Amino acid sequence: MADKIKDAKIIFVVGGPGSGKGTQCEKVVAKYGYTHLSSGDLLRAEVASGSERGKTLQAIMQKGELVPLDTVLDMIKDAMIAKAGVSKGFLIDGYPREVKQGEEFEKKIGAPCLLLYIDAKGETMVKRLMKRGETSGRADDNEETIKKRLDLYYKATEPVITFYTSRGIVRKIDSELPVDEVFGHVAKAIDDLK
Ligand SMILES: Nc1ncnc2c1ncn2[C@H]1C[C@H](O)[C@@H](COP(=O)(O)OP(=O)(O)O)O1
Ligand SMILES: [Mg+2]
Repeated sequence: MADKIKDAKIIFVVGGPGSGKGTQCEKVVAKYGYTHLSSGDLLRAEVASGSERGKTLQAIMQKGELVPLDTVLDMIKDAMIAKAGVSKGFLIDGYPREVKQGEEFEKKIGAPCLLLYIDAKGETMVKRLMKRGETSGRADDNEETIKKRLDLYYKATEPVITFYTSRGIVRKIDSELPVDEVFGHVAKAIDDLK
């Protein structure tokens, strides 16, 4: 595994729910041809499949809680293997959610060269998610679950940023700006990798 993807760049995209991770990743895919892997989207696809595993996952996600570590990692790994050899880079969106997830990822897959920290204020994230909830059909885009997801984000994910800051690979991106301006900063961080 590590062999097949060793020339591909691994970028962790971390930020609170509604910070704009998915929006920015889409633009990176369009400009750089990287593969975008959203842990949330992979999990939601499993739920949509109606499998037994999907039913268990749905119950967890609806409560705004974190899905067991191995489940998410296996799904990411399978998706990466499917693209190994054809992808120059991988955007790992919404993962790691906690420091332990990052450590497991590195053990089983490889080390990231960059962590994009998509940063928006709590009130901005709530506003965006409430708006997204009008059309997203996502069971977790409701006020009560949003609050839980934000609390969990601050508690579990902020230590992830601290952890990778000490490695010197974090680029903090101001996601309060309009989408295209945010992307300007994202693109700069990726261009700086070369
Ligand atoms: N810079 C920005 N300015 C305004 N709205 C933005 C924005 N970035 C994203 N949005 C909107 C698009 C979505 O409806 C919502 C959440 O964005 P998203 O990309 O789905 O977030 P995430 O994947 O981090 O949960 O906010
Ligand atoms: Mg997303």
